[in-house]
Amino acid sequence: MTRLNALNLAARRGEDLLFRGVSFTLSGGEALVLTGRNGSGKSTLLRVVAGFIRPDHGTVAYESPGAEPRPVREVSHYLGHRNGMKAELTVTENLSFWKDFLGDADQGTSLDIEDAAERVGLAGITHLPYGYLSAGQQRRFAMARLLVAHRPVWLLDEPTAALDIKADAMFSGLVRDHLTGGGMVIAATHQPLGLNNPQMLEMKGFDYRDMEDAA
Ligand SMILES: Nc1ncnc2c1ncn2[C@@H]1O[C@H](COP(=O)(O)OP(=O)(O)OP(=O)(O)O)[C@@H](O)[C@H]1O
Repeated sequence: MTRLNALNLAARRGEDLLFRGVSFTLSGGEALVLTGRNGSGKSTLLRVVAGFIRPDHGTVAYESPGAEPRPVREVSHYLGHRNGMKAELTVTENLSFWKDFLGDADQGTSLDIEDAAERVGLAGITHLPYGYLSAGQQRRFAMARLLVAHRPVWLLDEPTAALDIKADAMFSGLVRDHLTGGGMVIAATHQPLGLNNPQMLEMKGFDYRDMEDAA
C-alpha cells in the first residue's frame, strides 16, 4: 500500500507563519481537497508538498512497500495556475519534453502523446504551435501532461478554473481513473472534480493565530 504522509507542516510567507500543525495521510486511491478563501494558503501548502518551498517545520514524504520514504517531488505531477508549456513549440514538442523530463515513476505506464491528446479531447492538432491554441485548449494540453508521464501523486491547483463544463467533466474522468488506478490527488479546487468522499482540509490563512488566541 502506498501512502503520502504530511506531519506537522508549517510554512512561512514573508515574516509570519502562514500555517502550522498541518498533518494528513493519504493512501493510494484517496484524494484530499484543500478549501479556504483566497490567500488562505492552499497554493502554499501544495508547493510545500511538491517540494518547491521548504517547510518551516515538519515533513512530507511518499511511502511505498519495500522502499525508503521519498520526497513527493520524485513521484508527483504539479499542475499549477500556469500551464508550463512554451508558446513557440508545438504541442508534441512540449509534451515530449515533459514525457522525457519526468519519465515514469515506479515502473508505471503512461500514454503516448497522440493518445493523451485524444483523452483530453484534442486529437489531431498536436502539430500546431502551443501559442496558436485557445486558452481552453492550452489548459487541456497542460492536463495531458499528467498522462504522458506516470506519477502516482497529482498536485492540482485550481485545475479547472476558467474551463467550460465539457472540459470539467473530461478532467473529472481523468481524476477518477487516476484514483481508481491507485493514484493520489491533492487539489485546491472549488469544483467537485467527480471525487467520491474526499478528505477535506480547510486552510485558514494568517487568521489561524486569532483562532488559537481565542481558544
Ligand atoms: N512569495 C510570497 N512571499 C510572501 N507572501 C506570499 C508569497 N506568496 C504568497 N504569499 C502570501 O501567502 C498567503 C497565501 O497565499 P496562497 O497563494 O497560498 O493562497 P491561496 O489559498 O492559494 O489563495 P487563492 O485562493 O487566491 O489562490 C497570501 O496572503 C499571499 O499574499
